[in-house]
Amino acid sequence: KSKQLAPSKPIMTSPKLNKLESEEHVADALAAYVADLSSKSIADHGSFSVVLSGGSLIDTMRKLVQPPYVGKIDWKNWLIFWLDERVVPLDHPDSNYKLANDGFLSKVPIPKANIYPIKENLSPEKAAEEYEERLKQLVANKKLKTSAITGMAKFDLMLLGMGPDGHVASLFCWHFQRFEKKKWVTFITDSPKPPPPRITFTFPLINSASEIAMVVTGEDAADAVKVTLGEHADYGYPLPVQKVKPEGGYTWFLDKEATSLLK
Ligand SMILES: O=C1O[C@H](COP(=O)(O)O)[C@@H](O)[C@H](O)[C@H]1O
Repeated sequence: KSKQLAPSKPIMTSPKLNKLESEEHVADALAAYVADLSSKSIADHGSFSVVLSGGSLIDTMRKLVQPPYVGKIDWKNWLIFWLDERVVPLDHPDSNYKLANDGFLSKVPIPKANIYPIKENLSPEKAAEEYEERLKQLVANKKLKTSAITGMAKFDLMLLGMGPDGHVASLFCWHFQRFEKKKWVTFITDSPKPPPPRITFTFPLINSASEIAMVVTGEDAADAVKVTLGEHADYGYPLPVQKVKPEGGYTWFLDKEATSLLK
């Protein structure tokens, strides 16, 4: 009788889907979810490490900087990182740091020392290496947890958005970065969405997170949502978003327009 081999990784359970009436409902549900995780993480290990995307996500986080959340959250124990960043100065209109700072970070008392933007004036390759090195130092200093499965940093929460082409972070279809297995952070110099030079977390690092929230709104995303969550989920060549298979929790926040092509 053949022996049954133990799987090398836990098998991911299906994501929790929050299909909501409107973008406003998504913003409400997201704020409640993030505030709850913040309390649980800080009660458990004294900090809450949050990784932000750029794009529409920052506006959808707007309720966190409003009552009742803004006054209740223990902001001083938050640590902020970026899933991907455009290699431009931090005050450039294309910078994901600037987007987050203008719409979110400047409105809450997170200590500056707990905010980890990319280093300016480096090439994309050097910026990615430098960011990965900083993450490794934070793991070594026990400021970030480690995944027992990958040995990579285990963030408390990654907040992902998804482009209409199914890209997440700066991991695009037809670009080799999506297949990276060893690096924590990599770079791209020809992003199909401008600006071309960017750095990005890799899938092994993304999937090491304790919790991933996928926040998707608007009808532009409906086709990629159908491919990922619909009945005909297999195109033979998966979209980048289909490679999100976290070892921890996985929750989608969707508005009606984003789910309009689902049965
Ligand atoms: O270029 C990017 O796009 C994605 C998706 O953005 P969205 O506006 O369609 O939500 C974003 O998650 C990523 O961080 C950003 O650099």
